[in-house]
Amino acid sequence: MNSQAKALLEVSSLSMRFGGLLAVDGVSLSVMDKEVFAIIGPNGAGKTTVFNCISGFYQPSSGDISLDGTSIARQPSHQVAQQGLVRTFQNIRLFKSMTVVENLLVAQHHQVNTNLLWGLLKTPAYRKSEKEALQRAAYWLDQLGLTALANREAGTLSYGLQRRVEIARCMITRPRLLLLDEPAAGLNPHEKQELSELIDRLRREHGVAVLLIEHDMSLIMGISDRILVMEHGKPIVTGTPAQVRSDERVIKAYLGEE
Ligand SMILES: Nc1ncnc2c1ncn2[C@@H]1O[C@H](COP(=O)(O)OP(=O)(O)OP(=O)(O)O)[C@@H](O)[C@H]1O
Repeated sequence: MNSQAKALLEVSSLSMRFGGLLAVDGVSLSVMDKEVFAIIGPNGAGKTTVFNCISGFYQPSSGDISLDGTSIARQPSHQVAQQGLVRTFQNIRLFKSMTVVENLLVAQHHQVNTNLLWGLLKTPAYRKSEKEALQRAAYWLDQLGLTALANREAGTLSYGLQRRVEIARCMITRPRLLLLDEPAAGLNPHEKQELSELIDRLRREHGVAVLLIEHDMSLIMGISDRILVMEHGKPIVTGTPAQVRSDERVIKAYLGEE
């Protein structure tokens, strides 16, 4: 890792308090272009709270978060998303009664020209933007191996496939940084293997950086460039999988529990 390179995401001294509970206490991390960066730690360590702060769902109590040099710490989630930082959720949030392709079309609504009058008049400009949205949806369905399922209701798909649709829905907005909240939860070993390959391909072929929270150690150790270990809201160590695996504090606090 080139220490001179500029970080895509820079989180400095982030803290988040809920009443008397300091859920996140002085977390700093940086994610470089095309890096796969994982946050691990026991239940309640504060990982999801860090994610919620970064993606604009919580306003941090203190600290700063910047994306490509611009502070996003106090921006709402839709603004953060427009700047290229999008996320999935621990509990999948698809429109379950819409089809797979409709879920991908809805995701583009802020990028597609949806001027009401244009829509009513079905002007050539409106039709062109609609056609382009459909082409982009077809492209991402193909990239994620979902083409055959385009017209299936999202809620009828297996857990693993719904997670894939969620990732497609993120990628269609062309993010620079993709946040995945426990993407392997509920997946079988074969699906986990496919997920690892997918994350690697997204970064190599589509140039996206990935920040993820995950409990599956073999997946994390296999795909991450760097890992931050948290405990009780505090950062314990940041390092490569090999460094983290051999760190005494980590073994004691986390891996020792396994
Ligand atoms: N909105 C909230 N209001 C009050 N307390 C909260 C809120 N969100 C999280 N917490 C508390 O903050 C602490 C950290 O929770 P968080 O969900 O960030 O942990 P986590 O590391 O993601 O855990 P898990 O691995 O179980 O998802 C916990 O004690 C949790 O109860």
